Amino acid sequence: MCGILFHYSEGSSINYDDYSEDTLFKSLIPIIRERGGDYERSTHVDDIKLYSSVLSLRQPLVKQPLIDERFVIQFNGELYNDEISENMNDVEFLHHLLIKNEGNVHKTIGSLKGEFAFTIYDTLESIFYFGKDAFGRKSLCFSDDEMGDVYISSCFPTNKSKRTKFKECEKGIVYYYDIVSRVLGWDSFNESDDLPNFLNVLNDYNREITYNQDEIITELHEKLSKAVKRRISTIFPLEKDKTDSKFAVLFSGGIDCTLICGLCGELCEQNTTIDLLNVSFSNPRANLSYDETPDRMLAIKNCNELNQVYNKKGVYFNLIKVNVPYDEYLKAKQRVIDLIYPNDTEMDLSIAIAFYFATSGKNSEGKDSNCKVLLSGLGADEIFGGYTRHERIFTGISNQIRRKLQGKPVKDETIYDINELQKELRDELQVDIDRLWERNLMRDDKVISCWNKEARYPFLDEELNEWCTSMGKIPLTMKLNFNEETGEITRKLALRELAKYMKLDFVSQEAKRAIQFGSKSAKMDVGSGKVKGTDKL
Ligand SMILES: Nc1ncnc2c1ncn2[C@@H]1O[C@H](COP(=O)(O)OP(=O)(O)OP(=O)(O)O)[C@@H](O)[C@H]1O
Ligand SMILES: NC(=O)CC[C@H](N)C(=O)O
Repeated sequence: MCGILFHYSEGSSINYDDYSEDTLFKSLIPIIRERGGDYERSTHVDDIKLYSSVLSLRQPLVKQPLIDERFVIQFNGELYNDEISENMNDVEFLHHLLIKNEGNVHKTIGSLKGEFAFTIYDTLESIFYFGKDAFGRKSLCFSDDEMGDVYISSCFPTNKSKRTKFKECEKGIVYYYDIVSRVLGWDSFNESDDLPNFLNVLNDYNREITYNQDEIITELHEKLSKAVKRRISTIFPLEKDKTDSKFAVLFSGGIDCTLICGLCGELCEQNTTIDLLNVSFSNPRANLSYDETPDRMLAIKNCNELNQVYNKKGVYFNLIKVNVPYDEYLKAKQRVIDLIYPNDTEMDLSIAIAFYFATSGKNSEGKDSNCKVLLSGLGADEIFGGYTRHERIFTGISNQIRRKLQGKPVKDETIYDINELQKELRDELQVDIDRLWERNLMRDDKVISCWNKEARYPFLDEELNEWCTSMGKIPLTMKLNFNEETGEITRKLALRELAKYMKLDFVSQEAKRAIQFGSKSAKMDVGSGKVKGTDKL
């Protein structure tokens, strides 16, 4: 992961050497530094002060900020455009594209595929641009005091009075600041012809249509496999790993991350080892050993299962148990609270602290994982309908049908309209996709990146999502399936069928448990029994 820090202050070039005045900029440097590790640089161009830290994952190392006679670029993320060859750095690619497009930033950003945040200063036009990708997978925030003073940063300041002036950049928006007219503006991905449309979940429910499920699953396999391949074939860290593994998977043992592991198993060459990072907390209120938490038990079981299937091919899964004692949790708590701001609920903390420790890869038996790239199964529930609240849309009608079939009296006399319920499901999935950036991604990015590591999300691949969501190739009924004859409800049907197709039947029926409950990071403190997830920290 890389770190971005940018400060425009009108007239500051007259005195640009005087950093002592800019305490806010200086206070952010250590936080941004943690996101890099391979290179860092402070500099200034005109009235702009810049600091970049680079975690170099694509060789050759491109030093940031990248400065030519016209543009100044800061980039955090990974690009997967097919035109990027193996020996080309993706920041270099972005730079070439910008020149090819004669400085048209919208067109350039609109044609990028991948997960990223950026700042681009066009010295010729005196405009600087900033923003993040269509899903909002990276964190980036800004403050603008309307007095010709703009900060842009990967992380919020820790100073409480300063940080309230910052806000997170929204997903899929290109922000721009025109230095001459002093106007801050923005263009959304949905409104500009040069920027791609963001995902629109189709309401394709139609009783009359029968789908060829086998064909859909074969194609889903192909698309998800490509999404994984893009993310594991582009790992060329500057500093080679000290372990045997080139990358790791954040592993709960649940269906989403196990499918990703299975696809890695299919794609990787002989003699590949993949670290599976699993976190488990010693929760004083739960009284369980590390190996007894639900996620740990599932991880042990399904890591063994994966090895049974893929060892024959020479691919080995190496479970890294990250055990978190209560005192370690207490020591890290304030740091995590500071990092995740403006996310500030008990639930945010319990999820973020689990990702924080999982990413560390620290293992009490000395088998630490140092992999720089971590794959995550996040996004599958939002895209494929995996939450209880998705299921709840159909529980009324499901109970009616089940009771009728069992010959029991039906107390609920509501007349349900199945078309309306499907519409509700569509709307709920749309909301989930639209708010993933602010609920999860911007928070998790900050606690993962602070270890000089980078998370990649195969389920959020653009091509996969365009196919299964905007083009509606996975019908709603194969996301959350409601069987009108039996009343049975199946969440993420397409993924369960994919697991069977890949001969990973052991995971096809696995129930979902959110990370904070599976790893026991929720309600850690004595006396916190009544605390609600939505309570403010
Ligand atoms: N205990 C854990 N240790 C390490 N990583 C985890 C753990 N729990 C979840 N993750 C990672 O976070 C991702 C999202 O977790 P979340 O709880 O939202 O989803 P999930 O439905 O439980 O996913 P899955 O089916 O993969 O378990 C998982 O796919 C996995 O990559
Ligand atoms: N970690 C990053 O954001 C890296 C930027 C770029 N992909 C590189 O590898 O150089």
